[in-house]
Amino acid sequence: MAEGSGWTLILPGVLLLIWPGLAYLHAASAQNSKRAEFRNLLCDSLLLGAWCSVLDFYVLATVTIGLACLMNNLVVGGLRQMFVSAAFFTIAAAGASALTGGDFRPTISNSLDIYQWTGAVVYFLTIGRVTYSQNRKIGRSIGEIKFQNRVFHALLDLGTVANSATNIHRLLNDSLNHLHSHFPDYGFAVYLQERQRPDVTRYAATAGIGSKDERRLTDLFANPPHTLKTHQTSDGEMLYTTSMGGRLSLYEGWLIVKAPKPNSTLEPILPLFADQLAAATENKLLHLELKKTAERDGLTGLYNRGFLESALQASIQGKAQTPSLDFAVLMLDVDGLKEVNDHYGHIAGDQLITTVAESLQLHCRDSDILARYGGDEFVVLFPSASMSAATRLADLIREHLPDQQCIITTADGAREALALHVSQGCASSSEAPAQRVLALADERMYLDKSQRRRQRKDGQGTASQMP
Ligand SMILES: Nc1nc2c(ncn2[C@@H]2O[C@H](COP(=O)(O)OP(=O)(O)OP(=O)(O)O)[C@@H](O)[C@H]2O)c(=O)[nH]1
Repeated sequence: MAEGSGWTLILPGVLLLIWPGLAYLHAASAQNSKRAEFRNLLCDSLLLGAWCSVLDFYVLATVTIGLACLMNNLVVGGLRQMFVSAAFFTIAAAGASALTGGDFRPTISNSLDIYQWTGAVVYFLTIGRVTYSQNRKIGRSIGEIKFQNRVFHALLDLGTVANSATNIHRLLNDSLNHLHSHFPDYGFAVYLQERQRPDVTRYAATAGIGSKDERRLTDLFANPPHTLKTHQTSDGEMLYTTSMGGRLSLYEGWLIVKAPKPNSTLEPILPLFADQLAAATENKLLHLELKKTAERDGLTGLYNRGFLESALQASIQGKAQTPSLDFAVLMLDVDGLKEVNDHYGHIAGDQLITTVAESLQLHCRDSDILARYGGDEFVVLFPSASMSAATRLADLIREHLPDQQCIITTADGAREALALHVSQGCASSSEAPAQRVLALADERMYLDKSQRRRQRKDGQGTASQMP
C-alpha cells in the first residue's frame, strides 16, 4: 500500500477513537459482560491485523502490535482465546492485504524504528504499571476478604461458644477469649449490670487488655454510662465502646474493644459482635432464670422436690456403678406447723417455713443438696458422703435450731417469737439398698416425731413454743 494512503489515517482513528467507545458500550449493555469482552478482544485482533497490513507489515510495528494483541487475549481469556485471536489477527492481515493489494516492507527507516521501539517500551511499561496497581488492589481486597472471613467465623463461633457456657461468668470469659483468639492484636472487655440494681448484680470480663487499661476501664465502669465514650485513645491505642443495652431486657452492657490503632474497618462490625454477645447473654439469663424456676422452691428458694429426686436418682445410679461410693440422706419435718397456721394464719406459717429453711442453709455445706420436699418437710442429700455427714448435720441442727426463733406479726399487729423445732431421720446407702435410703430416713424421721409427740404429751416440751 502506498505510504500515506487514507487507511493509515482511518484505521488508527477507528482503533483509537471509535472502537474503544463501541467496545465499552457493547460490554456495558451485554447480559454476559465476560463473553462480550471476549468478542471485543477478537474484534480488536481483526482491526489490529488489518492495521499491520496497512503498515505494510513493518516488522517492529507488526511484532509489537501482534504481541500486545496476543498478550491481551492471553491475560483475559487464556491460551485458547490467544490462539483464536492469533487466527483472527492473521486472517484480518491477509484479508486486508488481499483486498487492498498491500505491500510487504518490513523495514522502512531507522528513525521510524526508534519511534516504534519507544512506543513499544512505553506501551509495555504502562501495561506493567497498570498490572502492578491492579495487583495491589487485589492484594488489598484479599486482605479485606480475609478480615471479613475472620469476622464471619468469629461471629459464627461466638454464638456456639457463648451457648455452651454454663453461667454468665463463663459466657463472658469464654466469649472474649474466643474473640481474642481470632483477633490477637485486639483487647476485649465487657461490663454488664442489672438496670434496677446496678450495684448489686454486675459482671465483668476481659481478654487481651493490659492491667493498666483494665484498672482504667474498671474506674470508668464505676459510673457508666455517662463517662463511657464511643472512642477514646489510650497511649496511641484506640478504645471503642459499644452498648449492648438494646438487646438486653434487664441489664445494661458495654463491649469495649482496644485496637492497636484507629481502625475504620473495625468500627462498623463492632455492633455485630456486641449484638451477638448481648443476644447470647440474654438467652443465657433467660435460660438460667427458667432453670432456677424449674429447680427451686418458690417460697424458700431451696431446691424443689423434682430437683431432689433427680439428684437422688443420680446418686442411686452412682452407687450401682461404683458400690464403694455411698450417699446419705437427712429428712426433716417442722413440728407444729398446722398449729401455727391455725393460730396465726398461713403467712405466719410461711414465715416459720422460711426461717427453718434459712437456718438449715446456714449449717449445710456447698456440696449438700438441701431441698424443700413437701409442705413442712426438708431433705438434705449428701451425694458422696457416708452416714457420718448426715448425723453431723442432724446433731448441729438439734443443737442450734431450738436457740433460734421466728418472729411473726399477729393479726392485731403484735410481734410473737416462735421457737423452731424439727423432727429428723438419717439413712445411708451403706446400711440399706440405694432405692430404700429415702424411705428409711422417712421412717426414722416419723419415729423421732412420735417420740417428740410423746414427750410433748408428757409435758416435756412443746412443738411450737411462744415465750
Ligand atoms: N403456711 C403454710 N402451711 C403449709 C404449707 N404447706 C403445707 N402447709 C400446712 O402445714 C401443715 C402440715 O401439717 P402436719 O403434717 O400435721 O404437720 P404439723 O402441724 O407440723 O404436725 P407435726 O408434723 O405432726 O408436728 C398442714 O396444715 C398444711 O396445710 C405452706 O407452704 N405454708
